Amino acid sequence: MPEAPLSRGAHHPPTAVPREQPPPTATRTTAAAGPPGLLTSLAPLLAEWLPRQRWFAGKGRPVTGFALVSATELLPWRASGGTPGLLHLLVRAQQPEPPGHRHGFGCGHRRGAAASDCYQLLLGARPALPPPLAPALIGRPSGGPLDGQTVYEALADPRLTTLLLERLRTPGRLGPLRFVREPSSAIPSALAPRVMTAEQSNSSVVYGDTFILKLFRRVSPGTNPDLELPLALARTSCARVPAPAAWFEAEPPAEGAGPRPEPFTLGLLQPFLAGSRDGWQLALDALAAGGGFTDAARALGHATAEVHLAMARALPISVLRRPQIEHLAAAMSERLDSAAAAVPALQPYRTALHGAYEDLAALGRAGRTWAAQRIHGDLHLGQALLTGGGGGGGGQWSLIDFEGEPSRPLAERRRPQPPVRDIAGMLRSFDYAAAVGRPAHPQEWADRTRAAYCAGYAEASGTDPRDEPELLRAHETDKAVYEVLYEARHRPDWLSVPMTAIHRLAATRG
Ligand SMILES: Nc1ncnc2c1ncn2[C@@H]1O[C@H](COP(=O)(O)OP(=O)(O)O)[C@@H](O)[C@H]1O
Ligand SMILES: O=P(O)(O)O[C@H]1O[C@H](CO)[C@@H](O[C@H]2O[C@H](CO)[C@@H](O)[C@H](O)[C@H]2O)[C@H](O)[C@H]1O
Repeated sequence: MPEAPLSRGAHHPPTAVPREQPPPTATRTTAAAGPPGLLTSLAPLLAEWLPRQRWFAGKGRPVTGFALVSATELLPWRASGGTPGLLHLLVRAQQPEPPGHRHGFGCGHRRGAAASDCYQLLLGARPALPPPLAPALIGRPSGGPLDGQTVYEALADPRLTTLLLERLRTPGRLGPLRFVREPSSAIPSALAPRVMTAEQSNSSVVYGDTFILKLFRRVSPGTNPDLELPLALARTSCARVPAPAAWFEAEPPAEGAGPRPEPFTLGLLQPFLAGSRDGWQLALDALAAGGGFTDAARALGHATAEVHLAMARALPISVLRRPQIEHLAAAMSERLDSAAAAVPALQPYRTALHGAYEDLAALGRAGRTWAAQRIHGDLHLGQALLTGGGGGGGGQWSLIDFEGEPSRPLAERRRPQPPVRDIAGMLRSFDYAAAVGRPAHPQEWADRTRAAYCAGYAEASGTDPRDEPELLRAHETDKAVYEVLYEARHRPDWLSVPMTAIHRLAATRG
């Protein structure tokens, strides 16, 4: 195993590295980076802790090994004195591929039927944990440079999250990590941190109700669209998206003779929209009060159109012709087959659902073309925040989380796509709200809300998504199939929500 020093800031004195210890479990480890013994001592702890995290994407499959991509000491730990240390790790978790899986994700590593996703971990290290940090415990490594320390989730420790903000305030490099700050952004120091407890695919820390730092958990080479798109939008006059204030990324080492992988986007600091409420909560509140959501939906349609128009101005656009439309339909078909292999409840609907994709391909063969552009990629009510107003059409809608669907490969998420994909996502969300909020007539509520949203979109963009029913239906079907897989993996109790839509979509081929 090659020995590599732990990356550290030039101002930190070196930490003594104990000798390599034998692996305490059978979990396989490969450490091309980091000091001897670090990964082998952490592996058994991570094998137990990682799969329990909400953001761990490989649920239901065993972790068979770990490989260290990079290890950076953001703050050195000391054997005495109680000063916490902060260790930044990029670790690949090796797992067998899920059934029906066709696309790789993560660091792009596969071995036969095995795949590995790369995760960003921030580990605190102290000799012992004070009681408020007890729930953040990961474990006590035996051997390696952290021998004798208690290792824990660093985001739970305000001293360490404060340090992260300090790093972002000061542009520069630390080992493979690069910290960047928008020159125009003023980031005060000493903003009190608090970790978000929301259901998330990543982890976020709010600083003094002024900024929010999103730490991407499953990372892959290439700029994350959640940084790329808000940055591009900030350079237009579009005020619907919080502008990036600072971010950080990693430049991983070259692997073998191949080219050096692109930098991994790791964290993004944006203004926090204090006092905002997300569309999902607002819709459920409206439903609980027996009220409609049409004014809010119309305004949200406006906001979506404005963001689409700004992205089309700021970023490359293209035209989908026959080959691209056939490819799009084939990709949707493949996703359906792959989801049906994983969730058997989809099987009886396959033929009817494929029909929606065939209708799309047939239009492409008949010479129809569609415009494609960069889009949000995973638009739903939870990604829309309303600031001010009472939810009845007042206030300002903003859109957040431009990462796209987390399970899709990054290159695919960064491709221009028909904007109707986002509209289909939001329409599906109205359906979810109606299913969860249970009004007296759920379908009528969803139909009214979707009509208002489409009308708002048409008013602001000049394009009514309902004028392209085949395109819209194919995208709604694709989204519902994605949701079936998402719910089966993350919230099995909710599976019936997208399955009801699957049933309806399969029965209503135009
Ligand atoms: N700029 C912001 N202002 C206020 N709240 C925000 C902001 N960005 C995100 N949030 C809150 O944090 C939650 C998670 O953010 P999101 O970007 O969707 O993370 P993830 O991709 O991990 O799901 C959102 O649902 C929202 O409630
Ligand atoms: O917000 P994320 O980027 O983590 O998106 C993922 O999780 C969403 C759930 O939190 C999921 O959205 C689905 O459930 C929503 C209600 O909770 C509903 O409004 C959406 O329409 C539905 O798709 C999203 O699909 C997933 O990528």
